[in-house]
Amino acid sequence: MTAQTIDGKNFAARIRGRVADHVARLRDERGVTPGLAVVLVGDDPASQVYVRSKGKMTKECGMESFEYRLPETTGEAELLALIAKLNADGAVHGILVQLPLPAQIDAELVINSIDPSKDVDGFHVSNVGRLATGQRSMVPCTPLGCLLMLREHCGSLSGLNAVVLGRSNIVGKPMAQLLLSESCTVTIAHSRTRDLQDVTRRADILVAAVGRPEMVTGDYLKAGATVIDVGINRVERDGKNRLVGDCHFDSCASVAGAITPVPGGVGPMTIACLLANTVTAYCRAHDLPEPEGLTA
Ligand SMILES: Nc1nc2c(c(=O)[nH]1)N[C@@H](CN(C=O)c1ccc(C(=O)N[C@@H](CCC(=O)O)C(=O)O)cc1)CN2
Ligand SMILES: [Mg+2]
Repeated sequence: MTAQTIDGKNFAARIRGRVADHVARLRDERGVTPGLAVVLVGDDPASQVYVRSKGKMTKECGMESFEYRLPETTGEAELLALIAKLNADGAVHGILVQLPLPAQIDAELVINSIDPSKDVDGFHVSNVGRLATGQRSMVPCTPLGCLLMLREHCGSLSGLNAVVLGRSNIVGKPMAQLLLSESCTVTIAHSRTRDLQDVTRRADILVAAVGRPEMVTGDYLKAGATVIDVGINRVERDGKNRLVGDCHFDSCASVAGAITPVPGGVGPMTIACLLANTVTAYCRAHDLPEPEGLTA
């Protein structure tokens, strides 16, 4: 079998198109424009690329982009003061603090200081609790992107066996909650899971988010499984820097029914879903109908 490649780049472009349509309607019918504030502390090179890309795509979708770049030495109090200002700003409907933060800053404290209704990352403890209890919440962008791809590819997910490999707060745990709310039978596996291949081989859907380059090979898969590779690992191969996922693409593609590539799979969906969440946050704040097909 050779798996179908799920094209995240193309899918993300379509999501951004739907966001742009919704933003245009808000402008034409109501004369309003949603705004997204992105805060970057320090000079992590990858974070700089992601933040630049977020700003560019926000504007391309017709929304207002507010960018705050603070030095590596920024103190917690200064960052909290900025968040308080953005929470109170009526032109800002989404707030995102790019992670990771420098070591002197307590990331949990900062995230929990964001107004939950503007928390477009869905990392605030109130949104985490709401997701876990099936209440309307802001949903973290990467798992939301995975869910939208799975819905498009598989149709109904009800009754499928889903294995989430990885238990991070940003991907693994919310992904498991989302799959559970689609009525999947969900297993969370991780680095301590025994007989891991026996577990993953039962999966109709495997979401790999462990951060270990090419750990998942074809031997881990049931024939025909749908594989979502969340890993973004920078490795050196033959003297060149390359980006690889948590799945070994070629061996997985020879067993799976469908698989997302790295790059060009889940990654682009993360930013597309951030833009979708910003429009959703605007609509909820103003009691307007939410954009269709862009939420969990
Ligand atoms: N506050 C947040 N911080 C971080 C998040 C997040 O969702 N919220 N996620 C990641 C970084 N991230 C967005 O912030 C992100 C990562 C990767 C991509 C992406 O498009 N990747 C490309 C490859 C890009 C490359 O060559 O480096 C791909 O996979 O095709 C977008 C966004 C951590 N921090
Ligand atoms: Mg820290």
